[in-house]
This record gives sequence, structure tokens and C-alpha cells, in this order.
Amino acid sequence: MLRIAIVGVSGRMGLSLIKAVALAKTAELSVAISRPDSLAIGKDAGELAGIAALGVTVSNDLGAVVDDFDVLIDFTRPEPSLRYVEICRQAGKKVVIGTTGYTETQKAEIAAAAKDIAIVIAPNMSVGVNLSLKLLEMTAKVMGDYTDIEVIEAHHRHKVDAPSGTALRMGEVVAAALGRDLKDCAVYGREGDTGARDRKTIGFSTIRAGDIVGEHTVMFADEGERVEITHKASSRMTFANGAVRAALWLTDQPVGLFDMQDVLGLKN
Ligand SMILES: NC(=O)C1=CN([C@@H]2O[C@H](COP(=O)(O)OP(=O)(O)OC[C@H]3O[C@@H](n4cnc5c(N)ncnc54)[C@H](OP(=O)(O)O)[C@@H]3O)[C@@H](O)[C@H]2O)C=CC1
Ligand SMILES: O=C(O)C1=N[C@H](C(=O)O)C[C@H](O)C1
Repeated sequence: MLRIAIVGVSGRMGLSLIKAVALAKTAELSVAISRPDSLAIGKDAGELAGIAALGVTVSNDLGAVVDDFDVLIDFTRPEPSLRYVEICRQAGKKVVIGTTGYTETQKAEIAAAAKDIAIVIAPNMSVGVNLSLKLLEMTAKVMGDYTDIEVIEAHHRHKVDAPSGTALRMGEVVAAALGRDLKDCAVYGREGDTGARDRKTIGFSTIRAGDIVGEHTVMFADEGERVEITHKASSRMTFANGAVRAALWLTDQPVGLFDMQDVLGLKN
């Protein structure tokens, strides 16, 4: 049995992850971590997630329980996530990271840690989004040079980072397929006297509303026709199940930086 630790257990994803690990046949929850001031401390993780008791009490010090797990799953915020990665690096433990909103410097820190331990990091753990990334690469190669490309994403009102990590990854994949660097061609929202659209740009639009789990559309628009590739998540369990799949896949990886394309066998 693979022993999984989850940090941020009382978050939206933390609660879904507890359920996903409980449903897994070859993995078990062995550590559940919440912030020191969290009301979840001392509770049973299963009961916290609204399922049967799992016999795992929520605690607040990951460093004190490093011998009790094999893989850590992190869907929190960039700063605590980097602290958890460092604890895992020192203890030689593997990590699955779903957190989004990292700066370039923070991403480089994770890449450096992956020289010592195995890490899967992906802004979206669903099969559908990762398949969409392949479709986007293909569409960009066929239509991207002569169409206007726009990325539209919608999420719940509590989301703190924008554009979503998935939208940015979609933009990166499309830009790379066209030999462009997203840093040079991204336009994040428009207002006022913008001038006509520059064909080489990739536009991003963000919606934050209600309880939308996560929706992404990439539009390739010409005069006379357009192609839209859309993914809609209706349950966080799709992300949580993907994270557990990534944790199990890491069993055979001693070291290195991977993404969900590696886990799902979607790399060229
Ligand atoms: N890769 C993917 O497939 C997906 C990625 N995400 C990403 O996962 C992340 C979490 O999303 P979501 O669950 O909705 O967010 P929530 O705000 O619901 O949960 C985040 C949790 O992280 C923990 N946390 C936050 N700040 C700190 C801190 N300073 N120190 C320690 N722990 C902290 C808390 O856990 P606690 O309360 O237990 O202390 C908090 O509840 C986001 O970055 C989101 O974009 C979301 C969905 C899918
Ligand atoms: O915060 C969320 O909820 C989500 N975040 C991820 C992102 O930023 O891409 C993935 C998913 O769409 C849900």
C-alpha cells in the first residue's frame, strides 16, 4: 500500500483528496496536515471530509511525521507549498503538486528540488484537460498562424490567482507550437482604446463567479469560421483522482520533474 500524506486537508481540494485516497485500492491516507490555527486539528480526516472515520488524526507539523508517508499531495498556496517541498526534499519523499500561482522563481525552486526527489507538478490533474492540451497543440499547428487565439477561463468566486494555471499552460502549449514565447505575446484583459487586434497575440479573459468548478475554452478564430476547444469540470473529484493516479505513478520514479502528460503517457 502506498502511504499518502495530504496537506491543506480542510481546503476545497484537500477534502476531495481525502475522499479520492479513501477510494483508492492500492493507496491509503497516513498523514493529514492543516494549519496550526485550523479547526480541523485533532479531528479524524475521514469525518472531516464527510466519509467514514479513517483513523488518521489531522495534525499541523509535517516535519514531525516524515517517516509516516511515501508521497505528499499538495493543493495549497505557493508559499506553504514550497515549505512542504523542502521538508520532503530533506526527507527523500516524493511530491505531487496541484497548487497554482507560482512565480518563475518559485517554479525554479521546485525544479531544483526535483534534482533530489521525484515531483509531479501540473496545474490541472484531469484527463480531459491534459487531452485538450494535445488537441490544442495540433490545432495551433494547423490554424494558429492565421487565426486570432483567445483563452477564456471561468472559476468560482474564491479563486485567488488569475489567469488560472490551466489557462496559462494552455497558452504556453499553443505559443510553443507556433514558435512563440507566451511572455512576449500574452495580452491579459483589454480596456479603453486598445487599437486593432495584433494577430500574433494570445488573449486571456477571466471570469470569477459563484461555484464554477473550472471551465476553459481556447478559441482559434478566422473570418468565416472558428474552432473552440472547451473543457468543463463539474466535480473536484476529477482533479483529486488525477492526483492520486500521479502519486501511484511516482512509485517507479526515483527522481525528476514530471507533469500529468508524463503520468498519462501523452508525451510525444
Ligand atoms: N492542479 C489541479 O488539478 C487543481 C489545482 N487547484 C489549485 O489548488 C490550490 C488550492 O485550491 P483550493 O483547494 O480551491 O483552495 P482552498 O483555499 O480551498 O484550500 C487551500 C488550503 O491550503 C492551505 N493553506 C492556505 N494557506 C496556507 C498557509 N499560509 N499555510 C499553510 N496552509 C495553507 C489551507 O489548508 P487548511 O485549511 O487545511 O490549513 C487551505 O484550506 C489552488 O492553487 C488551486 O488553483 C485546484 C483545483 C485543481
Ligand atoms: O482554483 C481552482 O479551483 C482550480 N485551479 C486550477 C487552475 O488554476 O488551473 C485548476 C482547476 O481549473 C481548478
